[in-house]
Amino acid sequence: MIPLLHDFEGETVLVVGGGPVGARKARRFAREARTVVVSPAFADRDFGDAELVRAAPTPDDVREWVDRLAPALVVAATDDDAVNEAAETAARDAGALVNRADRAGGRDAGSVVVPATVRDGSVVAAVATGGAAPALSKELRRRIEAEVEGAGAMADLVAEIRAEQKDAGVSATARRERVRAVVSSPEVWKALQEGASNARQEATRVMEEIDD
Ligand SMILES: C[C@@]1(CC(=O)O)c2cc3[nH]c(cc4nc(cc5[nH]c(cc(n2)[C@H]1CCC(=O)O)[C@@](C)(CC(=O)O)[C@@H]5CCC(=O)O)C(CC(=O)O)=C4CCC(=O)O)c(CCC(=O)O)c3CC(=O)O
Ligand SMILES: NC(=O)C1=CN([C@@H]2O[C@H](COP(=O)(O)OP(=O)(O)OC[C@H]3O[C@@H](n4cnc5c(N)ncnc54)[C@H](O)[C@@H]3O)[C@@H](O)[C@H]2O)C=CC1
Repeated sequence: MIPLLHDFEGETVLVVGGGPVGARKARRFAREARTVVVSPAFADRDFGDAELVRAAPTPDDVREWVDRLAPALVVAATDDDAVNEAAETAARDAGALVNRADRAGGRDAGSVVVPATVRDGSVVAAVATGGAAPALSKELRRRIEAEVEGAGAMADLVAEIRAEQKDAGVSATARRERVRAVVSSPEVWKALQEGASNARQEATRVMEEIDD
């Protein structure tokens, strides 16, 4: 399986099933999409900004929810196999993506997996195991957390530098070298912890150094 990134801004995500798994997925998608959770009961968990709708759809009703909400993604997260199956079929018929929380392997196009994710600003790292060991994804996510911390500020700094360099007509080769030097500089990483203007100064110094 190959990870791709999907922009859910302005889209709707339908989560069927409000247990701990439905809550975790809802929290994730509600960061970006309008997220609706349909379930007869809701676990005592954080559902983020998701809208909770109390209903116990039969397999046939699930199709009506999909047709009504026109989601970009349907998450099947109930403990009822027939309902999860109906959610998958309705999603496919509607041309939506589907995430089967109750299945490991055997996925066709359009059936997507939710990886363990670490974020910092615009930076995102995702871990998956092909469904073999989700708990390992979670463990590795915890380890990667420290590595990604502060990377959002680095991304912002580099975005600024790239734009400036392009505007100044710096060649692609020189830009690549400078940007590589900045992202790999321990001094710039350290300065970022102290503040953006320190980091900017340090980045300029690092870029001048390679030009010498
Ligand atoms: C295929 C996939 C489909 C999907 O959900 O997209 C899937 C499927 C299943 N998970 C199951 C169990 C567990 N899942 C977790 C945790 C996470 N599961 C997540 C993703 C995925 N889970 C996708 C594959 C990702 C990959 O390739 O690694 C994470 C990464 C992301 C997220 O869900 O947000 C999130 C960690 C988030 C984080 O903390 O960062 C834990 C650990 C725990 O709870 O502590 C357990 C218990 C331990 C165990 O059973 O291994 C079961 C068996 C259910 C049963 O036995 O009834 C199935 C179904 C099956 O295997 O058949
Ligand atoms: N992907 C993952 O990370 C994991 C997946 N699972 C799988 O996901 C399923 C859900 O896990 P949990 O949340 O722990 O289960 P759970 O049994 O605690 O929650 C199931 C939820 O579905 C709701 N539900 C039941 N019938 C429904 C219907 N007709 N329509 C809408 N909602 C309905 C229930 O009210 C409950 O809120 C499990 O059955 C298991 O197969 C389990 C653990 C982790």
